[in-house]
Amino acid sequence: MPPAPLQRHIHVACAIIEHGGLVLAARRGEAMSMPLVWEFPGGKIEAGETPRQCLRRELMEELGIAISVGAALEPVTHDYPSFTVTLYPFVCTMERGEITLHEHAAIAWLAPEALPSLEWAAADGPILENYLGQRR
Ligand SMILES: Nc1nc2c([nH]c(=O)n2[C@H]2C[C@H](O)[C@@H](COP(=O)(O)OP(=O)(O)OP(=O)(O)O)O2)c(=O)[nH]1
Repeated sequence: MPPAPLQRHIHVACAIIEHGGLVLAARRGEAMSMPLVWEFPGGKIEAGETPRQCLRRELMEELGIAISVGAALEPVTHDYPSFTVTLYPFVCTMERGEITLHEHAAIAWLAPEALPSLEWAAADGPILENYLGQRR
């Protein structure tokens, strides 16, 4: 077998935002790649940016809120058919602003144990497990 061709590898920071005992899930918009699956809001880390800076920028761009970025969870790497993603999850809280959807189709505030009932992006499975596991 010839070696598998190297595919694009992107690095993405994502925010597990806790508020009043609930957690924010965001449904990707129809015009986005991987439409309509649920994710933790965030996006690609740009050159010269730390994952935490990336998250503050992305949450302001995507949802119009300022967040405080707390503890990092274990990064997760997943191979999609056409690219590889490493996700850098952080537990966050909202600082100010009201949520306005600039890119997402919907948001939901769920009790942590209800999060797995949504249809998540495939890469997010281990993040959910780690997050729910560390709360037990
Ligand atoms: N923000 C976020 N992205 C995720 C999660 N899980 C997951 O597989 N992803 C993927 C979806 C996207 O391919 C990429 C996030 O980059 P992005 O939000 O800037 O993506 P995008 O729609 O601009 O993507 P693209 O069209 O440029 O490919 O990571 C997640 O929980 N949160």
